[in-house]
Amino acid sequence: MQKKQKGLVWFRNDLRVNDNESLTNAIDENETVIAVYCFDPRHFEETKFGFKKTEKFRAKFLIESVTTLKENLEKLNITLLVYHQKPEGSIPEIIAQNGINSVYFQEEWTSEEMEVLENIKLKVPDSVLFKASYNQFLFHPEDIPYVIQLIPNVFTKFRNQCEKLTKIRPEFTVKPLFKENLIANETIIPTIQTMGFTDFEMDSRTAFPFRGGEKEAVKRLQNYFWETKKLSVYKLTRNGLIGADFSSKFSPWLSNGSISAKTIYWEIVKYEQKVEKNDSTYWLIFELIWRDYFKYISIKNGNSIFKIGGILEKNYDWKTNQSSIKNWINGTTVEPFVNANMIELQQTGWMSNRGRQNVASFFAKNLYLDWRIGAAYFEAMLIDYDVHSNYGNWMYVSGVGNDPRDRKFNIPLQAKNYDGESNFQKLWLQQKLF
Ligand SMILES: Cc1cc2nc3c(=O)[nH]c(=O)nc-3n(C[C@H](O)[C@H](O)[C@H](O)COP(=O)(O)OP(=O)(O)OC[C@H]3O[C@@H](n4cnc5c(N)ncnc54)[C@H](O)[C@@H]3O)c2cc1C
Repeated sequence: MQKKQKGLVWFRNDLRVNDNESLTNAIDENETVIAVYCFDPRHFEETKFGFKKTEKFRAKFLIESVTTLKENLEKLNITLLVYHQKPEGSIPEIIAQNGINSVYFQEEWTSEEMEVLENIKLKVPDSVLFKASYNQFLFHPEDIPYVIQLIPNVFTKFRNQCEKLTKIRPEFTVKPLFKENLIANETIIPTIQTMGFTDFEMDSRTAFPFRGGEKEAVKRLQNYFWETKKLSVYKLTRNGLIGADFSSKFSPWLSNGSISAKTIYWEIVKYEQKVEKNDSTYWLIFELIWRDYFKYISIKNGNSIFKIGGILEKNYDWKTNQSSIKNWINGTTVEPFVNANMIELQQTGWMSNRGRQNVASFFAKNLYLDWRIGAAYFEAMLIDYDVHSNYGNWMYVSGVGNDPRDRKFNIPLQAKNYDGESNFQKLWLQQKLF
């Protein structure tokens, strides 16, 4: 008789049960399945630029996301073990104690994530199989019409070819295991305090008044598409600055994988069949392709996305003036529109896309500050931080990435066009300037 196979699903940035290839494969291929998530202490340490890798906003969102994941897995009769420890510390032990044959996880290609995986492999017997899947893309890497090294440096070329030639795969479904699959679990999910932060109430002015987790992501999808039909006007409102509904706000859930880009895509298709298909419904797909594109740029260019010269290896004279950096962070520059956006980020962990483009352009192209410092600050603060989108966009705006036109934003003009009545600036600067 064939030996009983035991699988371990190692969750990282794919914190969901629906449309999760790793989880589906683990259930299909094994008799018993356990799951694990590690709050890696390195993700909360300070980096060389003096900011924590993760600040309180994303830490809280992550705790909420893992809490929901645990509940959802329990409904499938799968136990989620949660550690506040390096994966290299806990995973080899789980493998040894439970006689795990295969480990299932989302493929990551950035150097720190690859190093962690290699460290785990060094500590377990060669017989343990490591099975990675690309859970994070809209266009699966095996389906795009390019070998990675030939991915174009211009987005439009990439998008046109993929739209023409690549079919989006269906979602993965998941079925529960039998009750006895659950195991004793004494691990606990850390609290915001045990992660080293002081608990906080979210600022009521936030444009992102949502919680983490798959359930909340699905609720938002239902609300934005079906209940309010905001999807129908997305292209007209997406450059807004105030409130929850000018854009989808999917990014924090997409970033930690509480929802997949494919799930959103197939729901748009359903919406187009049942409600209407217009420029706005298409434009949300267009933006999801941007998200994919920066992932492909990161696979293609490796660690260059973190280097000062970016993927273009430009040799600009970047400055590191501390008082200019502080003024930018604290919203005390000469530009009220930049200041309002920076205060919003500091108070809430959120900033609109329009805001991000402006403050990043101001940082790199008006103040000539080393763009990696701005990117590292965003990395700490953003609820929706995603390594590929963050560094890809920062390079783009700073003239060392994928913008063929190397634009500089005219901040006062942007403020006039997008905040004509100064409502956004009033909201965040309050009595300071008005
Ligand atoms: C300097 C800078 C840094 C950024 N850092 C991040 C980051 O760390 N994480 C992140 O998710 N996005 C980042 N973005 C992209 C973009 O600002 C956010 O994805 C968007 O504001 C999220 O809001 P939303 O979900 O309502 O977007 P919507 O307008 O509703 O768009 C839907 C989805 O499309 C994707 N998307 C939209 N615009 C972009 C874009 N420019 N690049 C990549 N994907 C996009 C996102 O997944 C988003 O959730 C950055 C942009 C800039 C200019």
